[in-house]
Amino acid sequence: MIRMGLLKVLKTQLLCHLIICYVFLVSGIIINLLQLCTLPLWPINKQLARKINCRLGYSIASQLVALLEWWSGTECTLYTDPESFRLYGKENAIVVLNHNFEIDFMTGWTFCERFGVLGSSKVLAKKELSFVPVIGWMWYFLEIVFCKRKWEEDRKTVVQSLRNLQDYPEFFWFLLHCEGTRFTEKKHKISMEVAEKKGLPKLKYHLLPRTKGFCVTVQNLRGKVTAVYDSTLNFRNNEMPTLLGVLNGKKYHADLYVRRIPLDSIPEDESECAAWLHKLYQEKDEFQEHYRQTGRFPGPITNPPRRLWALVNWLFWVCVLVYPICVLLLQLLLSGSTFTIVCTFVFCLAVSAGVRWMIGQTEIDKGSNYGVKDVQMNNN
Ligand SMILES: CC/C=C\C/C=C\C/C=C\C/C=C\C/C=C\C/C=C\CCC(=O)SCCNC(=O)CCNC(=O)[C@H](O)C(C)(C)COP(=O)(O)OP(=O)(O)OC[C@H]1O[C@@H](n2cnc3c(N)ncnc32)[C@H](O)[C@@H]1OP(=O)(O)O
Ligand SMILES: CCCCCCCCCCCCCCCC(=O)OC[C@@H](O)COP(=O)(O)O
Repeated sequence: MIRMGLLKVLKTQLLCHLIICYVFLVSGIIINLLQLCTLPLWPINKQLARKINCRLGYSIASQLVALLEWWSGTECTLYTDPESFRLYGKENAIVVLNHNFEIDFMTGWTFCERFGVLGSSKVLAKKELSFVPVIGWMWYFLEIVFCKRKWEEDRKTVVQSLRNLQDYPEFFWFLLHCEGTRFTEKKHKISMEVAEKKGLPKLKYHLLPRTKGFCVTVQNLRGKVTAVYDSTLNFRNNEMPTLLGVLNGKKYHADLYVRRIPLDSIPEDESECAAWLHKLYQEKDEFQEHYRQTGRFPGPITNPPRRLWALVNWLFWVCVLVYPICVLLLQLLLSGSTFTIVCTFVFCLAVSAGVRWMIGQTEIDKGSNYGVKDVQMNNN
């Protein structure tokens, strides 16, 4: 009991956070450099380069998974039918997920890890994320599809990036947040005005989905991908999880409802495909309503257990990187040079500010104006 309490206090200590962030940053930059070293391999053996990059990517992403699973002890529960369960991780799929939470990317990654597709997982991500050190840089080598959320500019690049995945050598899940931005009350209100203008039913828990990305993904991954995983995420007891909460060791409870829909059943025609997606979001809204009323999603629970790999990878980097920094800091302190000590202190502060900026990228309050601006522009 006392030991548990001590551990809880330890997890809130700044020193622990500094160590975790230092390990993430330094290991991430080492891995980014290793990824850079694979560049000459691409023209010679592209498939081998891709496989190596999947493993290297895993070594970065799994640190955030370990933070969620092992440090914060967050429980991830999966609601799905057992027949579909058997296929997860054994086929390529498009994942359609609601976008309400600051850590939904970590939760998504956790499910990827449990089904063995973490290193190869893909997403249609906003271009701004490609500039985030470590994760954004890692994504270049994992052939993540970036968009500016301006269709005229995106059309060509998104189609080309999707086509490149046709011969991808590993099973992958391609994540689409069709709402295009995270849910806020303001964005929801504006988005429902758009729905009204379009004569579409209103949604209570989702923004109106943007259909272009989904339709183009289905079109260009046909033949490669066998199913769409319609996924609806929620957290128990109205928890609003944050990355800082996870870093402080706070335990959350994620519930994910997944329906496997064969890709063949999705219409090929673009406007029919768009209508199909709108219908899907109306169903997702009903699932959220069910969750609100009953505290659970429909269907059976089939929980994949957490695996040791993420923890092992994390401990490996802790062992490799913590000792040298301790020695270095000690030498600096013993050097007696005020200038060196002040410089080191300023450098550490700058790095901490950098990490805080990275964490800020996950915060909804600091989110984009997408979904607010364009309607105002349309109205002008
Ligand atoms: C078993 C377990 C299963 C699952 C486990 C779960 C998950 C794990 C899977 C994988 C994990 C992988 C990675 C996870 C890691 C990290 C992920 C992190 C985050 C990245 C996510 C993002 O960056 S989200 C933002 C970027 N992505 C997107 O935006 C995708 C969705 N968007 C689109 O598809 C868009 O169509 C577009 C981007 C391609 C183009 O956008 P654009 O705005 O230019 O054009 P659109 O034509 O789409 O929009 C105009 C139409 O929209 C109407 N409109 C206008 N205003 C609004 C409004 N406010 N709301 C709604 N609609 C609006 C407008 O009228 C236009 O209508 P049209 O009729 O003309 O189409
Ligand atoms: C291990 C300790 C780690 C500390 C540093 C962590 C760094 C985290 C890196 C940030 C990874 C970025 C992923 C965020 C995904 C996300 O959720 O992006 C939001 C977009 O979809 C939509 O943006 P918006 O339009 O602004 O809502």
